[in-house]
Amino acid sequence: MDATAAPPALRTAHRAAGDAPEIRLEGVSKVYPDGTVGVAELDLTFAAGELSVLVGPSGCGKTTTMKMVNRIIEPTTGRILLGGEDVTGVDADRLRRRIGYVIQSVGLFPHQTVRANVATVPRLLGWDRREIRDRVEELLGLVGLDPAVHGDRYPAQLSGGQRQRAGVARALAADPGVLLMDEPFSAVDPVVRERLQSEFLRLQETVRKTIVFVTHDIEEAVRLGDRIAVMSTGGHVEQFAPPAELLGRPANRTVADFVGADRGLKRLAVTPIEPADLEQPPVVGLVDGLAEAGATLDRAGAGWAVVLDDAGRPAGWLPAGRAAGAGTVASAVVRSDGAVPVQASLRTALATILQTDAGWVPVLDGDRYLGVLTPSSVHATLRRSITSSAYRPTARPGTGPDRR
Ligand SMILES: Nc1ncnc2c1ncn2[C@@H]1O[C@H](COP(=O)(O)OP(=O)(O)OP(=O)(O)O)[C@@H](O)[C@H]1O
Repeated sequence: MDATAAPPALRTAHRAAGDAPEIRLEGVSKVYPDGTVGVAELDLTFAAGELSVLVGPSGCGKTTTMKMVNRIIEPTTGRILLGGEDVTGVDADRLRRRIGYVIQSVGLFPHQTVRANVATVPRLLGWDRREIRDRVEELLGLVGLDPAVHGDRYPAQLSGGQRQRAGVARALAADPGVLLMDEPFSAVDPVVRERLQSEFLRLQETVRKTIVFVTHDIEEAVRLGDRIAVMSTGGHVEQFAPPAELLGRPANRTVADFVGADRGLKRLAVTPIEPADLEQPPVVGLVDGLAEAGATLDRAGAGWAVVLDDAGRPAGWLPAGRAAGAGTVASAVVRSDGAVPVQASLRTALATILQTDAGWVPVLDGDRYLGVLTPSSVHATLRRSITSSAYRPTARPGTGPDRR
């Protein structure tokens, strides 16, 4: 893509992933003038349209790696390719206009309004005023800032979270295919950070940039990353894998220590419910007779049954001890309204189970009942996701509350 061309059509919200290039680092090293090796012989590919996170201890080379992509730091050796094009020799200013950059301190110009800040790169690229104005309005809306309220304010008149949003809008202004983000959310308090992370995930679902994201925070990495690179001193990549794989199969002790002893818990958030792992207790209807329900339970040798209403939605459960006598299941059902959508993560499912007396939770596809999850089936799914080489999650829990 050529950012020096005319501005792309508005409503950038529906761009295809194809516009975001793959970033490939080939044998890239950075040796600083004092001899410090920031990064040595790094081979790494950030896939097009994915959010790749760099994590690792302080001084391991995360920032060096990222800043070599937009040549704020010049590599000592090696090549960097953007969508197959070697950019190590191209004009650095022009390169940077193709790459959005968001940093912790935001870097907004303090004496310019939010609108003027967001318009910076389109202005440099010579877009006409009307196109710039329309783009700025659209972008402010996209990042959750009201142009009428915040557009004419100066950065000092915004909250920390609003400044970060303005920084993201500015980085996206010229519709770059690549975004580099250096601890963009670490300067705000944890509650605001979580909100910004959620909003940013939604934004990325829409704009699908190729993003390289540096953080110290493994929780943030797991929440945001399509892939995570765990780095160690000298810019070595110990493992580069999707969050579930990194947590489930750390490549070595360094990675295992870095992701933490509670990695099993963290993995709950990135492991989807597998319909094949759901348990299938007997099912009875609210309108069924209790004697009939009792017979169903006897045949199955089960201690309880799931109760569905007329529309096939879970209404509660029937313990075997109540499945006798006259009347219908409706008169004996233990009502329970907890349920989780099949797109949710195991973490959401387990949290819901822990809140119920029943100790299990029904799983729904829309309104359709699919089966139930219990703590032991959650455990089984989690184990299988590590041990089965054939395991491929059918869905990433990207729409569940964990990633939001
Ligand atoms: N300008 C410089 N001159 C000399 N050494 C440098 C320079 N910049 C960085 N380094 C060194 O290069 C190594 C990698 O630094 P880098 O900033 O990439 O690490 P990082 O992983 O981003 O660290 P942090 O998490 O603390 O920000 C460190 O040892 C650092 O001291």
